[in-house]
Amino acid sequence: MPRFAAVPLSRDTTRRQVSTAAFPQRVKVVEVGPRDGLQNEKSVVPTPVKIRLIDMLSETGLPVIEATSFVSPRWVPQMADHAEVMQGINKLPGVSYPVLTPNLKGFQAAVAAGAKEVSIFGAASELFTKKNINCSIEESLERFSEVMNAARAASIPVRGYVSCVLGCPYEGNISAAKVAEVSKKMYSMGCYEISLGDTIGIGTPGSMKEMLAAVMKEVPVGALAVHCHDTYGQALANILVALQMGVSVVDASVAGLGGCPYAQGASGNVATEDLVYMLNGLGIHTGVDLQKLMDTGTFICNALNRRTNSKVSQAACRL
Ligand SMILES: CC(C)(COP(=O)([O-])OP(=O)([O-])OC[C@H]1O[C@@H](n2cnc3c(N)ncnc32)[C@H](O)[C@@H]1OP(=O)([O-])[O-])[C@@H](O)C(=O)NCCC(=O)NCCSC(=O)C[C@@](C)(O)CC(=O)[O-]
Repeated sequence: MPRFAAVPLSRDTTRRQVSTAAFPQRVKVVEVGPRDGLQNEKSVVPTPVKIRLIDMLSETGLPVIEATSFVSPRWVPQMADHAEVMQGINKLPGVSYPVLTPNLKGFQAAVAAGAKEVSIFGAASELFTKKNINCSIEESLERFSEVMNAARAASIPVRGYVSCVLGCPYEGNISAAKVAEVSKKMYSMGCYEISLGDTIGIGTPGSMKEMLAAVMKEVPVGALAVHCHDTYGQALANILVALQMGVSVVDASVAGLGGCPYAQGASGNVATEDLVYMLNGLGIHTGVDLQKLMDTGTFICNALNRRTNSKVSQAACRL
């Protein structure tokens, strides 16, 4: 894949819009590519490739890079090298490298491997919770409270995911009230941030607006993030609505890699390159170097022998 042309990027990223008052001045981009992006890959990605990916992402200015997950290797074989990844990466000061931990066993293994931040992951759908982590929503909350207690004792910050916020691959529609209820419970437990996952990328700006309005009655908007898969091509539009409603933390995956092994057919997250390009165009600060990000996308796509899902990278290749 050729190196990307600098001209179209600089042309668009220097342009500033006039009416950005409705948007946050800064957005924290949470890169989930090494975890969400790779967990669904059929063939095992070599550990040195994962480490190189994270090290390259660290050089882009991203403040948070979700590195791996401490889940059962029988459930998600791709993440079985979690300890080697955590120990092999070059952890830059000022960058967080959270990992997913579904239960106390995962939390303890993560801490032993050097994790300084973890994420618990629940859902607003009973069936998805059962398929994903093999328990009911209520049981998942009990497991999470054990993780929260251990994390509090170790002064480890915990992020919380709520999946299926705009629809479920098994149950279909999910009510905004249910999303608000689960989000409130996870926030009340002590999660510093709740990431609202459109796991199957089915939401639209309309459903995003309705869901966020309900959740914002229970959780302060400053503690909310959005996590939009792009299956129906709605991710950037949905993110824009979230920004207009005051959300200033957005998850994304370099090259748009990924999907969830328990949500068949769902495509990857919004590509980080496309998100940063849009935020640059709005004059919103991220601290991320778009060119370095695109180079990282090229690296991982070459390693996976895959075309990038980033429209910005595709365009930069053509122009
Ligand atoms: C949660 C479990 C472990 C329950 O799995 P289980 O089988 O119900 O667990 P268990 O407690 O009955 O234990 C069974 C075996 O698993 C082991 N075990 C138990 N816990 C762990 C652990 N942490 N790490 C390693 N091993 C573990 C345990 O030791 C035991 O081993 P055995 O005695 O049979 O040899 C399983 O269901 C699991 O690993 N699920 C992972 C699912 C996953 O990773 N999904 C993808 C991430 S979620 C996502 O992508 C959505 C998100 C976050 O991106 C947001 C969005 O897009 O919406």
